[in-house]
This record gives sequence, C-alpha cells and structure tokens, in this order.
Amino acid sequence: MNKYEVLGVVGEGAYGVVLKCKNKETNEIVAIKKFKETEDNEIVKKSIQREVKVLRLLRHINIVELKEAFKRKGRIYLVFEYVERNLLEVLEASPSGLEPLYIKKTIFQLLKAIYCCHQHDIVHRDIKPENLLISNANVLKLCDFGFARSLTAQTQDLTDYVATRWYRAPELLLSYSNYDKGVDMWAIGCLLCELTDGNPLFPGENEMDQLYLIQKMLGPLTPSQQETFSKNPRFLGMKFPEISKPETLEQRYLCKLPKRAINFVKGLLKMEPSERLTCRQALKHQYFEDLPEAIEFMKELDQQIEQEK
Ligand SMILES: Oc1ccc(-c2ccc(-c3cc(Nc4ccc(CNC5CC5)cc4)n[nH]3)cc2)c(O)c1
Repeated sequence: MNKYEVLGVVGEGAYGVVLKCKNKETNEIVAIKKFKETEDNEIVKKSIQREVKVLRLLRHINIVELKEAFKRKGRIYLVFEYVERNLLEVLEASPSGLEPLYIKKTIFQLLKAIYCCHQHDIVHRDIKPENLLISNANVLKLCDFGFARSLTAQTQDLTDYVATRWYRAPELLLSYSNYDKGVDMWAIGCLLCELTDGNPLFPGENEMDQLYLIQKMLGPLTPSQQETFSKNPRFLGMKFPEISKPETLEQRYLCKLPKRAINFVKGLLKMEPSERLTCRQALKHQYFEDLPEAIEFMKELDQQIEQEK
C-alpha cells in the first residue's frame, strides 16, 4: 500500500472496505478493496481466492476491471479501476426517476455485463444501484462480486449470503440452495422499475414483507415455492396477510412505461424462475429494438450463436 495515497472510502461491508486511492508513481486513481480478515482465516482465504478467480474470468467493458491483487502484512488487497459515481447517486440526483432513453441504455449495458457473467456460469446475486458504477461518459460498470458464485462450484456455502433484500428473487428469499441465473434477471426487472419513477419496486422491511409485496403485485407463490415456504423453519407458523387491493405491474406503470417496456419487465419478473427471460432473450427483446447499439450487438450475438452451432 506504500505506493498508494488513500483519498477516501467508497464502500464498506462485513468483508472490509473499498478505498479511493491514488498511485503515487503514476497518479492513477484506483479503488482498492482491503479485506478485514488476514489470510490466516482459511475460510476467508478460500472466499477471496474464489472472488479473485471469478474476477479474473470476467473481462468486459461493462464490468469493473481488476488491475492487480497483492498481500501486505497478511492482508489481501484487490486493486480495481475507479469509476466516478454509482447508479444510486444518479438516482438520488433524479428522485422522480430517470429519462426513458437513459434507462434503456443503462439496462442494455447491464444485460451485456450479466451476459458475460452467465456465459461463464457466474451468477452475480447482488445486482442493485450501489453495485452499478456509472462513468462520466455514462458507461455502466458492474462491480462487487463478493456474493457472486459459480454455478459449477460444488460447495453451496451460502450461509454468508446476505445480499440486498429488495432485489432478491422469491426462490432466494425462500431458500438459499436452488438458485440459478434467473435471480440476476429478477433483480434487473426490479431495477428497471426503480429507475422509472425513483421508487424501489418491492421495498420489503423483512423477508415476509418482501414475499408479501411480491405476491401482492405478481400473484401467489408457485406450488413448489409454497411447499418450500411451509417447510422452511424460518417461516414456521407464519402466514401472509390477505391481499386486499392487489396492484398489477400494468396498473402501476401504465403511465410511466411504454407497453414494450412493461412486457419486458413482465418477462423478467416471473415467479417461476424457469419462465423468466434468459439474458440472451432479454438482449433480443423488442424493448431494445430502437436502440442503435442493440442492433449492432444483435448482429454480433447472432454471429456468435451461428459459430456456436
Ligand atoms: O469482488 C469485488 C469487490 C469489490 C469490487 C469493487 C471494485 C471497484 C469499485 C469501485 C467503486 C468506484 N467508485 C465509486 C463507488 C461508490 C461511489 C459512491 N459514493 C461514495 C460513498 C462516497 C462513488 C464512486 N470505483 N470503483 C467498487 C467495488 C469489485 O468490483 C469486485
């Protein structure tokens, strides 16, 4: 850390802290994640190794770049590119929501980042405004893979999973084992709605309230989700309040989103994970068909699909 000057804190969590730093030799501004635990803690060491392995896999313009990793006095440091702001700050500057074209461009960039993750069988699991960085040129950079997991990983060490509740898919709220790429698609649906009017779609105050708000808009849990709920000791003896006045997505966003955008969100917010749009299907959705960068990307994607055949 001698070659870096600490300029401030940009993020803090159970893991440690993310610092804004300047490289004294090059004057480059970077973000450095400093882990709280030393490498003596074997569980933490394995978790950091997994995080670095994931980060080294994911090289993409819309994913924040890991520049280097080093150890000093038993502590591990990850050096990343620094980006000027996050989407939470952009939202806070526009409390009634963002411009429709800005939303479309931002969501399309996020889908490209998640497509890169999903192609490597990596699920981010914590998509939210704080984890979406926005450069001065409005380039989106997905960050913080602290909760990302490889679907091919044998271990299901999910006890540490405390990602943000408001963007969590029903299957994650009900259990921590059977999740897949659909949890990221759900979060993107929640995010698009929030960018539209500045209000979180499902601001649950606890896990029961979260599940209640979801069902109030999207209908009841699926039979298998209801079975998981009834067997989960965390919810023993609990029942959902009667849903007096359900409000559909259409009712809530009819005057705020065009029909195509509402169809797109409905494709992401399916209660049954297997019915949700995949990232590839989302990228090809009608909602993006008037976006020039989408037309170009579709050509590349179709060529890639042809090559994969
Ligand atoms: O596994 C991991 C762990 C950490 C990261 C990570 C990498 C880079 C960053 C980062 C943050 C950042 N810039 C930034 C972040 C947050 C803000 C919000 N305002 C802050 C509070 C004063 C403003 C700017 N640039 N780069 C943050 C997290 C990562 O991408 C993956």
